[in-house]
This record gives sequence, C-alpha cells and structure tokens, in this order.
Amino acid sequence: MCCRSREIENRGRLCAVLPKVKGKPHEEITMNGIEADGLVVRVGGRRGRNAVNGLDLRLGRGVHGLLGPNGAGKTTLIRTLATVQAPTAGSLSLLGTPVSGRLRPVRRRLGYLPQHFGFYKRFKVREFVEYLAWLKEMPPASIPGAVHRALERVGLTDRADDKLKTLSGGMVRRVGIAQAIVNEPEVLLLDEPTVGLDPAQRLRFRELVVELGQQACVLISTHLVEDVAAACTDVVLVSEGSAVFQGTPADLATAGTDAHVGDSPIERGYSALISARTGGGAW
Ligand SMILES: Nc1ncnc2c1ncn2[C@@H]1O[C@H](COP(=O)(O)OP(=O)(O)OP(=O)(O)O)[C@@H](O)[C@H]1O
Repeated sequence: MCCRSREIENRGRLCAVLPKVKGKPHEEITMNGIEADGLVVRVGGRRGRNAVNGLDLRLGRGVHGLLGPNGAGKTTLIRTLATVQAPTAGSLSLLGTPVSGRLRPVRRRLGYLPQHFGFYKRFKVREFVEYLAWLKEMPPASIPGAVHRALERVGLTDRADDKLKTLSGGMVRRVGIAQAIVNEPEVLLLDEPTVGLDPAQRLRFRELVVELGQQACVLISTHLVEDVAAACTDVVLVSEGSAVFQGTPADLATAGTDAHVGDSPIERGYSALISARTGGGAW
C-alpha cells in the first residue's frame, strides 16, 4: 500500500478513535495538519545536497513518529515544517495554509522544539517561557496562565523561579517542551525531545504527547524506537530524503523477521525497511 492510501486509512482510523465533539460529526473535526507534495529542501548552498528529496506526506491529528537513519533528512524536514528553512521545490501546506508569503499567522499556531535548543541561561524558567510566548505573539493577558499550564505539564512548576543555568540537561529539555506547547499549538514539531530525559520522565513525556495528540498534529523525530511504539499513532520512515513507509507501529513490526537487526519487533521492522532501501552495511 502506498504512503497516501495508508494515510487516508489512518485518518479514518484516527477519526474513529476521536471523542465526538458535541454537535459536530467526525468529518468536521479531522484536520489537515501537514501536507507536502514532492517537497525538496536543498542545504549547504550550491555545493550542497537535497536533504529532503521529493517527499510526499499527509499528517492529521495524532502522534506521528519520524524515524530514519543518521543523515536521512529528519531535522531538515522538521526545520522546514517549522518554517525555519525554506522549501526549494514542491509544495507544503500547514493547517491548510500554503507555506509561502506571509508566515506569521501560521507560525502562531505552531510549536517547535529544535534538535539543538538554544536558551538564555540567565533567564528564569518562567521568564524564558513567557519570552517565547511573547515571540509567538500570544495575547499578553493570556501569557501568565499559559506559562503556568505549560510548566505544570512538564513538571517544572517548582523550578519556575530558578535560572536556567541551575537546571540539569533533562530539565532544560523539559523547558524546551514547555516553550513548544505554551501556545497550545495545532501542529507540534519535536526534534529528538527525549534526549537527556531519565526513564520516568520519558514515560511522563509519552503520556503528555498522547494527550496533546488528541487535539493536535504532533510529529516527533527520534531514534528511540520504543518511544514510537509506546506513544505514536503512526510512523513515517524517512530514508535519503524521502518517505519510504507510513503506517502504524504494528505495521512496521510486521515488516521485520528474526534475521533482521534489532531488540524488538518494531526495531527489526525498521531495520528490514531501511536495509531494503539502502542495502544495509556497517554504519
Ligand atoms: N547546513 C548544511 N550544510 C550541508 N549539509 C547539510 C546541512 N544540513 C544538513 N546537511 C546534510 O543533509 C543531510 C540530512 O541532514 P539532517 O540533519 O536533516 O539528517 P537527520 O536525519 O536529522 O540526521 P540525524 O539523525 O543524524 O540527526 C545530511 O547528509 C547532512 O549532512
């Protein structure tokens, strides 16, 4: 089954599991989160390369895992979806709005945690998340309450008045998640969000994204296949800049056999699809 037909099937499945909104049929509460057709993103200037190379993608509400080997183009794709990097060719729409021209209205509805999350270490946790909320052009009166809710969701209310430089790496990552969700985004893009989180925090993170995915289109780039298995409604596998698979974690697991590398069925499925595409080999 091709990626597009799989997505249509998944949309149907997501609609089926969504709680009914009073007075609205399921049809009306589906959403066009991310739509890319033949997306190309060139990086590194004239001597560079197409890090994203003719990628087709349709993602609606739910939690979507983005998997792929090192250099597959995941970060470049997420940066492009976050409107930080411009597409070179193809088409891209976010929340039904083409990504060209005026980006501010759609940016207000996005949340983004970059792979390398920059922060001002002298800021207090609350101040920093407030600052990001202000950059997202949230109505000023709504900011204190929104910041409080975001910090509560990542378990950092007790550190709200501490300076960022006093936090551990995992706590800083949680501040990164808080700034990404402070505006209750409709499209949430998380690039390796669980790096540095301890096992208890990773479990809490999974619960949080499952909760967020009830309302939003959440895309998580990760190398941690078990996070995908536990939290994601579907998985997109990227190799050499293109989407080579989209399906449920269970579908991914069935692609592998005992002969493939991995500690779990889903890891073996991942290895099977990637080695079929790249020929496998060391590194
Ligand atoms: N600014 C840049 N200049 C030149 N090449 C780049 C640049 N950014 C990315 N690339 C190249 O584009 C390809 C895709 O990189 P990208 O960081 O998107 O992959 P990734 O899937 O996120 O990798 P990883 O899992 O290792 O983080 C790689 O070959 C990388 O070397």
